[in-house]
Amino acid sequence: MLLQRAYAKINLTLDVLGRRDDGYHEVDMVMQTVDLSDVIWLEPREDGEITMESASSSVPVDERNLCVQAAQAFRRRTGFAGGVHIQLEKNIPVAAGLAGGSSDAAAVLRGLNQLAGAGLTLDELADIGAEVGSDVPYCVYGGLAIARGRGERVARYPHVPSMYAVLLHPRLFVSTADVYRGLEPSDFTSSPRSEEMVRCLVEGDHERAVALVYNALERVTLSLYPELRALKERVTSIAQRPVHMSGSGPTMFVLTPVQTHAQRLYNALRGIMKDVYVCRFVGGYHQAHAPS
Ligand SMILES: C[C@](O)(CO)[C@H](O)COP(=O)(O)OP(=O)(O)OC[C@H]1O[C@@H](n2ccc(N)nc2=O)[C@H](O)[C@@H]1O
Ligand SMILES: Nc1ncnc2c1ncn2[C@@H]1O[C@H](COP(=O)(O)OP(=O)(O)OP(=O)(O)O)[C@@H](O)[C@H]1O
Repeated sequence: MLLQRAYAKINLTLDVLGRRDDGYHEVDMVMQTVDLSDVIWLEPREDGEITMESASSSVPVDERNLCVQAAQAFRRRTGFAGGVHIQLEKNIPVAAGLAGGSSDAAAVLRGLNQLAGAGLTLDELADIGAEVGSDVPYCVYGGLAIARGRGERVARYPHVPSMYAVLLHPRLFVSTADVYRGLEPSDFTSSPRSEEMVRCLVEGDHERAVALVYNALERVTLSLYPELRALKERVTSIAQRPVHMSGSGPTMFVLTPVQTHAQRLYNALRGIMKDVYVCRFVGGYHQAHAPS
């Protein structure tokens, strides 16, 4: 039995450059792994089947699950014919903008690489991951990175910013496709702020980094769900800090470099919401077989 952790990500910047002919959008975004994680166990199966189970009722356990899709893609691309049983402990909220499903898929790719003794590099696993979803290549690596293209072109930075994120998950299902569809030409930009964000993080200029946080999808999600706009205003007045959305939402986050401040924010926000998490920024994987 092999264990892999699948970490959540937040988007520190998310700029959209435009709509592409294939229906996807050209994005430019700073991604950061946080220490909220699902747990995945992989067990070889003698009969060559791919099966899975999860105690969570909010994810399917058949081919619709990104874990199963990742295992299928791995077998297709490597010729590995072995079976596997996947057990998923779901801790990351589903369809939340935290890339939970993508991270699970990436964890399955890393795990199967070990189980099959295939010896693929992280770059090769990321390439397989692109078949499963736009966020999967980034999730294969994790850590601090800029993702471009439709998300699959990943530039990694070895720095781990000393920062905490307080995450709030309003119990609401948001469709990523609907949110991208709601973008208007005025949401597009030709000057993304990702490199400046990374520079601030690497130089330790936390206040400037916090001020630079931006997500072009936020306008769409907040207009599709007016109750989220009201919640954001309430959280902003409690936190007395900027509140931002991750991915296509609805998860929001508040950043602080000070752990005790993060804990105080958690205590204050737990008063109005159930699903609040204090997370630390964490680094990514450097080799296909071991975390940093
Ligand atoms: C919102 C983000 O999470 C930010 O990190 C990602 O851009 C979304 O990544 P994801 O969930 O892995 O996305 P996919 O599963 O590949 O695509 C879901 C849907 O989102 C839309 N989509 C996604 C990525 C992208 N660059 N442009 C898009 O328009 C497409 O309609 C697509 O059908
Ligand atoms: N292992 C999985 N975990 C979570 N959702 C999954 C999984 N497999 C498939 N799904 C489906 O994928 C959809 C999106 O789930 P996910 O939690 O990855 O969204 P997300 O956090 O918004 O991702 P992203 O930030 O990449 O857009 C849901 O409809 C869910 O049913």
